[in-house]
Amino acid sequence: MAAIELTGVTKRYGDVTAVDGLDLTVSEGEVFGFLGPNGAGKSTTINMILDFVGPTEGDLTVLGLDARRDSVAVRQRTGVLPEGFDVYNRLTGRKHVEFAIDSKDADDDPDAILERVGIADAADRKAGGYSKGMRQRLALGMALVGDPDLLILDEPSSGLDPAGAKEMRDIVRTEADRGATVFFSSHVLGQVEAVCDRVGIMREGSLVAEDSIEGLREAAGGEETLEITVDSASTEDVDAVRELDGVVSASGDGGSLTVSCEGGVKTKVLSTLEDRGVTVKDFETVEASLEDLFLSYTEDRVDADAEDEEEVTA
Ligand SMILES: Nc1ncnc2c1ncn2[C@@H]1O[C@H](COP(=O)(O)OP(=O)(O)OP(=O)(O)O)[C@@H](O)[C@H]1O
Repeated sequence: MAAIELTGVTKRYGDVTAVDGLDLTVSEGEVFGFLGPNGAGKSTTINMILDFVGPTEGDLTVLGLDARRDSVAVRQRTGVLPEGFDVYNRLTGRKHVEFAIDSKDADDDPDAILERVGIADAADRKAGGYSKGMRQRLALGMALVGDPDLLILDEPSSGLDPAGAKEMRDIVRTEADRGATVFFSSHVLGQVEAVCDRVGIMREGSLVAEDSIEGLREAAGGEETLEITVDSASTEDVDAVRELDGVVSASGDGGSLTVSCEGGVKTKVLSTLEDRGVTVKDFETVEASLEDLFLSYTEDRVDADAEDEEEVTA
């Protein structure tokens, strides 16, 4: 069964179309990364999944329930780490977790939750005195209460130090292993790459890509970067590589070459250099990072928009 299913979902605010005919399916037990540049419609989508705002058009099913009609039941089974979570300054960390336990009718041990998110030592301190990262850990702890079937995490690593970000990733994987679905929105693409099974990239209210990171790489043309160490390569050698079919770019400074090419022409690049008398000492393939893929799906639009504006002003 799908944990989240959106069909033809549109949300308009006056003249602004925040989400535009969105179809999205997230499977049960999946860790799904929800990406997109600022203003792409991610928060609006999350707010509709949680019924904080209603769609202008379309259907949203969450955990097999209607997101609008059954919103209370959906929220009961969902743990949310909202963007920009605010603590109650005068309540302790433990009180926050107890509050979450009461409102979910759960029977978790608040200290075990605080231990899990690494702030057990601060359990009796007022949350108003917590650092940004500690607040974020507290919010994650509150989201984990009641072993939710669905976790919605909006920028969960915001404010976390590297150790905190790693702990958060471990928690996400543990939750997925116990069968929870995790819907994870973030601009920290390294985090997403490390933890998500699949990602969806939003742009201007629609999904422009929805796949595993491996699948996105293939769809983007499977382009790879080769870092080659050589004894010495001349400008002509670099030019010869650049002219090969399937090579997108080639540059170098004598002892090393950087070549962007389609996966299938790597050997041709190396043999071309060797045929020209260049000794290849070592080479390494660098795959496109999620950041490269993200930019390939979102940047051309920015360029096109800039061109449109130029045309308007010209
Ligand atoms: N309450 C609102 N009233 C009017 N416009 C809104 C409202 N909420 C969102 N929008 C608009 O809808 C569009 C999508 O916004 P949204 O917050 O969903 O984007 P986002 O992808 O979450 O962005 P970010 O990464 O910056 O958080 C934006 O143009 C935004 O200005």
